[in-house]
Amino acid sequence: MIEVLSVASEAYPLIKTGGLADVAGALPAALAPRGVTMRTLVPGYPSVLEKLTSGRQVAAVDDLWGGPARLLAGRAGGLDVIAIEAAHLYDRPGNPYMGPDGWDWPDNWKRFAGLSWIASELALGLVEGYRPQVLHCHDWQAGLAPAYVKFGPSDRIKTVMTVHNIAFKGSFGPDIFPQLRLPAHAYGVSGVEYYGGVSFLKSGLECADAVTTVSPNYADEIRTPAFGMGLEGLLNGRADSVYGILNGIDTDVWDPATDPALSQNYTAATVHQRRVNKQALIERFGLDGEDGPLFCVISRLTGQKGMDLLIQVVDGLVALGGRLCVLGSGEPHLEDGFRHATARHPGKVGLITGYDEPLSHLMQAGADAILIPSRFEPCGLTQLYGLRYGCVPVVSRIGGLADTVIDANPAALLAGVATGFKHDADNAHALYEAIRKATMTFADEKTWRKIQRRGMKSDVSWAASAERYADLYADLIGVRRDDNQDD
Ligand SMILES: Nc1ncnc2c1ncn2[C@@H]1O[C@H](COP(=O)(O)OP(=O)(O)O[C@H]2O[C@H](CO)[C@@H](O)[C@H](O)[C@H]2O)[C@@H](O)[C@H]1O
Repeated sequence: MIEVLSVASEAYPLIKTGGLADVAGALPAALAPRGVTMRTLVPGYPSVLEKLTSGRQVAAVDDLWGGPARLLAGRAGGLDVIAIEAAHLYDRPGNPYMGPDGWDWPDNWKRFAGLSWIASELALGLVEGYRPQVLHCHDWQAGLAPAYVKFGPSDRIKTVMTVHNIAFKGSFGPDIFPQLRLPAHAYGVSGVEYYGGVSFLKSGLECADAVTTVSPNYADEIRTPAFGMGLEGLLNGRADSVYGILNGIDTDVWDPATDPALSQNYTAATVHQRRVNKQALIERFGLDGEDGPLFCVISRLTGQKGMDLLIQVVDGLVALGGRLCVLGSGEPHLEDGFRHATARHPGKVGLITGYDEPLSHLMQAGADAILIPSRFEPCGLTQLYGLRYGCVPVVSRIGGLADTVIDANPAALLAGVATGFKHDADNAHALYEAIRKATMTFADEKTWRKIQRRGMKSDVSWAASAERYADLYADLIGVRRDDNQDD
């Protein structure tokens, strides 16, 4: 077996604010049948420690950036977890990254330097009898781990850095560098320095043995100035070590046949029964029960997700006979934009702000289509949930959205392969046209059902991508997987 330590600031079902948690939470089970044992290192936030009731102490550290820490290991939420219990860093309520005032915690650099440093110490044998062969680091919060390995006493362990969102670079001033426990020469182009400060993500991208991102298309896009957000030069420089591995979804958690959050379970053969869920959704959002399509949004309400574009075309969507239900929270002006839309269109547009996991399942099971007009999207998971639930995705043609949805153009309809609708990104008119096309197609029930069923039958599981991760780990440590699986 290949022993991998996954390092992430969130992992479903222990703690989740977005797609990173879904991926970190699903990978271990997807990899287990493929010769990979994956443990997950997470900060001991209150919600993590609550679930890790069986955790036993496996190591302790006297000073983790200002206080003591204990490592607790055990099983929680189906995961083999190591949690860092360090009250001074992680014992804070609510969102893991920001305080109740909506601002990032000022000591985030310490909190996630701590996570990354513990990962590298685990690689060096902090816990007796445990020696992972690969550190798999997710996003900027784990980005310093490859730097600690590269500049540390032993670079024996191999490191993988996965980008789920290149927009969050974990950038801090140069003043933190002396406190990072790194040697002076780590402050440079081939280390943690980035435009006169420290960037955790850049550190990971620079120092890891391999870089992955979560779709093949996005792996190409981030090597261009339009999507690389200043890191395209670095990524081009190491193009041979950059891989795009498409996300899958946990098809047990997301299964319309068994999902406990639904009013009515169904399969591709009984897709007409979704109407019970649609009715439940209409009641929940206080909408009118008319005939047209019900569109939904389940998202952080941000510019990345193109929510300003959607706000521009809401009136048009309603004029076409559609209704819209929105679940999410984010930038205040975008929340306001949707609030105004609900006031202009009572019974046609509904908004629930906040985070509600069961409601997000019901929406995928009851809405006719999901709108994802992102400006950039490394992979996107909600279109994959949409496919699995017969909630037809209407997506911008970028990143992983382009890789996972087949547009219902005439050729695709004729060939019987269409699974959704695609439009140009960053273009409100193109979004409106896609909504119009979806609305017209919805009126043709036979064609719509075919698109739904085809989506429900498409493979959105981890099967293919888990193979690719397992191959990558094996390549890095120089073993053949066939040999290794016999171990
Ligand atoms: N208000 C709410 N209530 C309940 N659930 C909500 C919610 N808002 C969002 N969600 C859920 O959070 C997840 C968001 O997934 P996305 O793929 O949109 O990822 P996100 O942009 O967070 O992550 C980044 O990482 C992921 C994983 O790699 C990439 O797919 C993505 O492109 C990248 O931007 C989904 O499970 C969705 O259902």
